[in-house]
Amino acid sequence: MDETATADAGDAPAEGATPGGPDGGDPVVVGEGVRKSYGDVDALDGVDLDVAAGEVFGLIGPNGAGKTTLVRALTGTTEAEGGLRVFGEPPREVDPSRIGLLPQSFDPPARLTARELVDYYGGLYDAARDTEAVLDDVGMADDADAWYETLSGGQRRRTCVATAVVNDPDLLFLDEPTTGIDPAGRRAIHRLIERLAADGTTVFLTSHAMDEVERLADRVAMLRDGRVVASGAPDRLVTEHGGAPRLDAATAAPTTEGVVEAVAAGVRDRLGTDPTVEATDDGLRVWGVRPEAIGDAVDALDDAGVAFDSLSWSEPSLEDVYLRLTGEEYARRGDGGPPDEAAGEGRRAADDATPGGGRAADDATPDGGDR
Ligand SMILES: Nc1ncnc2c1ncn2[C@@H]1O[C@H](COP(=O)(O)OP(=O)(O)OP(=O)(O)O)[C@@H](O)[C@H]1O
Repeated sequence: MDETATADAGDAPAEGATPGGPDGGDPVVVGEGVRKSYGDVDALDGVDLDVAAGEVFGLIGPNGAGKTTLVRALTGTTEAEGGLRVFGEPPREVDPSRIGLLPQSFDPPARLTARELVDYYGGLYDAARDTEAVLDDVGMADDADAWYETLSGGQRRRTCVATAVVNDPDLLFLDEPTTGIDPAGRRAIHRLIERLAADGTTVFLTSHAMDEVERLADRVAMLRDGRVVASGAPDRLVTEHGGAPRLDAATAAPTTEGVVEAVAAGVRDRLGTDPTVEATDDGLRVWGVRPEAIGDAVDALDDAGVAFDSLSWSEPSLEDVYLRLTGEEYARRGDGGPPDEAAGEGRRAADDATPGGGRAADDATPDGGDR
C-alpha cells in the first residue's frame, strides 16, 4: 500500500496515505487515542491506527512497548479507553467467526492431539476449514496424532497457529506466531499468511522478527512506551529512517582516531563523497558506501594501512529502522554519525508524541479471551 512513512505519532495520516485501504473502503480495524494503564504503567498512551481490508499490518516494538496490550484491547480481551472499532463495531460485539486470534500465550488442553485440538476449535464454528488441510498448512500433518504436551515448542506453536486459522477468519490476529519455530516452519507460516492475505484475509501481525515483518507487512507501526513512533510501508520506513548502506571491516587491532581520519580522507579522495567513518567494537565502519563503490572503499582501507580480517557490506533494513527509532544500537558509535542522528530522531518522535496521535491497531476475539 502506498503510504508515506511517518515518524511522528502525533501526526494525522500523511499525505498520500490511504487509511481506508487500497480500494478506499472502510478500514477493518480502527483505533483512536487508545489508552490502557496498569497502575502507574501506561501500557498504551494514545494510539491511533487503521488497518485496511486485505492488508497485512505489522506491529513492532521492544519488550513492554504495549503490543500485546494493544492486541488484547482490539480483540476485546481487555478493556481500554479510546475509540476501538473492528468491522465498524466495538471489539466485543464482533461476530467471533470473523476473527482468528493467536495470543502470545496460549495453553490449550495438553492431553489432546494436534488433530483433536484443531477439530475442537473448528467445532466452535458453524463453518470451519478441513482439519487435515489446516494441519498441512502449518506443517503438522505428520505429527498430528501426538499429544500437545509431547510436542516440541515449535510444533506446539504451529498447532496453535492452526487453531487460529481453522475458522477461515476475515481478520486474523497473530501475536508472535513464529516464536520457537524452525526456519522451515517459519517459511510454512509465512506462506500461509501470504496466501490468506491474497485471499482477502486482513492480518494483524505482531513480531520481533524484523525480516518476517519486512517480508509480510504492507504497513508497519512501531510502538515504543505505548506510543506509535513511526508508521508506514516497510520500504518507505527503511528509506526514510534506515540510514545508509555501510561497509564493515573487522580488524584484530583496535581502531584509533588516526586510522578513522586516514580512512575518511581516503574514501573522500576515491569516492568524492564526505563519508562518516567510525570505530566499532570489532573494527570500523564506513557509512554511505553504495555497491558500485565497494572496491574504492576497500582500496581506501588498504591505503590507510587497515589490516582487516573480514569485510561485510549491508543495506539498511527494517531492523535498522527498529534499532534507530527505539534508540537502541548495533555497535559503539562515533560522535555525530548517521546512527546517532537517526536514534535522536526516534527519541524526538517518541518524546513529541501526543496522546491521541500516531497509529495503532484494533482487534476482536473469537471466543472472548486468550482461550
Ligand atoms: N496484566 C498486566 N498487569 C500489569 N502490567 C501489565 C499487564 N499486562 C501488561 N502490563 C505492562 O504493560 C506494558 C506493556 O506490556 P505488553 O505485554 O503489552 O508489551 P509487549 O510490547 O507485548 O511486550 P513483549 O514484546 O515483551 O511481548 C509493560 O510494562 C507490562 O509490564
